[in-house]
Parts: sequence; C-alpha cells; structure tokens
Amino acid sequence: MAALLLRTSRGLGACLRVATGCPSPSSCVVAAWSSARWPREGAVAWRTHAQVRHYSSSDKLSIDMDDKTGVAVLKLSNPPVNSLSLELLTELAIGLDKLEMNPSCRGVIMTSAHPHIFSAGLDVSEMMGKPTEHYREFWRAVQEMWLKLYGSSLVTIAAINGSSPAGGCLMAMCCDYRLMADNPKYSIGLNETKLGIVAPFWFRDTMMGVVGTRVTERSLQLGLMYSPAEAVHVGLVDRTVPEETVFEEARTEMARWLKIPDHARQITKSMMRKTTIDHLLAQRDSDISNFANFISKDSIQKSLTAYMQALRQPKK
Ligand SMILES: CCCCC/C=C\C/C=C\CCC/C=C/C(=O)SCCNC(=O)CCNC(=O)[C@H](O)C(C)(C)COP(=O)(O)OP(=O)(O)OC[C@H]1O[C@@H](n2cnc3c(N)ncnc32)[C@H](O)[C@@H]1OP(=O)(O)O
Repeated sequence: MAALLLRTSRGLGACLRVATGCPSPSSCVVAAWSSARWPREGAVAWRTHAQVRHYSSSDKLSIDMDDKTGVAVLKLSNPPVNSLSLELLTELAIGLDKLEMNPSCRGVIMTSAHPHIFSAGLDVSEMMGKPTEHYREFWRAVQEMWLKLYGSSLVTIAAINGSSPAGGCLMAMCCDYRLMADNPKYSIGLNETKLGIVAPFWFRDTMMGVVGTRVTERSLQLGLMYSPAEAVHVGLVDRTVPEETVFEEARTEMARWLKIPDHARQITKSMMRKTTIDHLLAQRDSDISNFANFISKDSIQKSLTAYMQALRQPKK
C-alpha cells in the first residue's frame, strides 16, 4: 500500500503518513519531502537528450545532474570562503527543491569548489548592522535551506574538502553521510559560542542526531572545532579519506546507498528525522523572532564585531 502510494502520489509526505499511521498532513513529515523517486515517462525521454544537465543559474552554486546515474553534484562556489549569504541560501533552497522534484534524481553529493574550505558557515555580515526585517528574512532563508536539506528524500552525501565551521558543519550534518579530507589543517564543528552567539535548538537537534547528547553538549558549550581525525572519533564525520580522493570516494559511497530501494530508505529516513523537522515547523515564526531579537542586541553586535576584527588580523 505504501509503495503504491509512493508511485502515484505527488507528495512523499502523503505516503509516509500512510506508512507511519500519522493522520494529519500538518503534523507529519515536511513539505520538502515531495515527489516520488521513480522515473516517469517524460523523464525517460528527457534522459535520452542529455546525460548531464546544469541546474543552477547562480554563479555561487553549480548543480550538475547526471541522468544516467541519477546523481547530482552540488558545488558551493561563493569566494572567498563559501559563506552562506541570503542569496546563496536562497539559491540552495531552490536548487534542492528542483532536485527533489526531478524524478530522475536519486542522490546529491554536496561539495565545495574552493580548494580548502567547504563553507565558513553563515555570512556574519548578514547578521551585523542590518535592520530587524533583514534579520528576519535572513533567518527564514537559513531555516528554509535546513528544511530542504535535512528533509530531503534524496540520498545526500557531504564530500567535505575543507574547513567547515558552524553553518558549514550544519549543512554537512544534514547529509546522510559525511566524508572529509584527512588534512589536519581542516576543522569542523559548531563554534557559535566562540562568536558569543548561540546555536539554535534545531542546530542542536541535528547534531544530537549525528553524535548523541553528550558529545553535542560538550561541543556546543565549548564551541569545539574538530580535526578530521577527531571528527571521526566522535562520529561527526563517518570517514576521512586522502584529500585528492574525497569526491571519488563520495561517488563510491553514493553507489552503495543507491542499492537500497528508494521507498524503504526514504520512509526510514523520514521516521528518523520527522520529530526534529516538526519541532522547527511548529515554532518557525517564534524562532525567527528569537533570532532577530537576539542578534539585534548591542552586546551581541559587539561580540560579532570583535570576532570579525580578530578574524581579519594576520594569522600567526
Ligand atoms: C534564548 C536565546 C536563544 C537565542 C537563539 C536564537 C537564535 C540563535 C542566534 C544566532 C545563531 C547564529 C548561528 C550562526 C551560525 C554561523 O554559521 S556563524 C559563522 C561562523 N563561522 C565562522 O566562525 C568561520 C569564520 N571563518 C574562519 O574561521 C576562516 O575564515 C576560515 C573559514 C577557516 C577560512 O580561513 P582563511 O582561508 O584563512 O580565510 P580568512 O580567515 O582570511 O577569511 C577570508 C575573508 O573571509 C571573511 N570571512 C570568513 N568567514 C566569514 C563568515 N562566516 N562570514 C563572513 N565573512 C567571513 C574574512 O573576514 C576575510 O575577510 P577579509 O578578506 O579580511 O575582508
């Protein structure tokens, strides 16, 4: 019954409600869980025309979809450090949505076009010296990106080819699997407290889903950044690989995941993530207000200014 619904229904949410016995559309799964993953007739015709399609029109993000393998490669390319600006966050959400709606697409590998940085996290300049309305819009975009990525029905693999603090780490943690370059100069973690800010509850919940409560509590309070080896040790990253092989290893890992029937894996993923997603959906507006109030405080603005100044000092 669930499989039948998956094939015919527009939204994966509908079939998951049947599969999990959840009666209410609003309290069940997430809007981002959308199209079924079986190729439709039109998709097969589309496939014969081109094998690789370029998806994003933005110069900050490239998305290439290989129709033959069903795997898309999403590459962040926002120099100098792939910080997540309002524009990039919006592009990410749109791009992920398009992939979700493409019946040929079964998996996404997320990586960086930058040689040493996966992503520096949220663009701090979006959180400084701006009017409250801007903070609200920015935070809604952060939420939206998270809902699309964490709630994706596709197999998502992070090929972490550089440092990945805060929001960068969040994106990696949203994925189903994380591979990181074994370069000890790189680091990954939620370092928000070091900026004098607080990782919101859904950042925390995402991390707890990956590494458990104890490691999350210690990591968040201390704003810990882990080397690749340490990240594997605490379970934040699944595997380190030689730097030059990150992408190929991600492809090999993807092939392993794609051997599992989509409907079974998708329903399982939804069962694992639904509570966390529902938690944010239920509090989306209050979360935006909390962020806007918090970030507007003089003391927080001072902390961010000091952090950015320190970042600009020559490195020892
Ligand atoms: C009840 C109350 C509860 C309230 C809770 C409610 C809401 C929660 C409130 C807030 C939550 C906010 C969550 C925030 C999440 C984030 O992601 S914050 C961003 C954190 N990111 C960082 O700390 C990374 C900082 N950057 C670095 O560590 C390094 O830059 C690097 C990424 C390792 C790269 O190093 P390197 O290659 O040496 O490059 P530079 O350091 O020289 O940097 C180059 C230029 O880029 C600028 N820059 C770096 N990071 C950012 C960034 N994240 N945003 C904007 N700009 C960035 C850097 O300043 C350099 O600029 P200049 O060339 O000097 O102009």
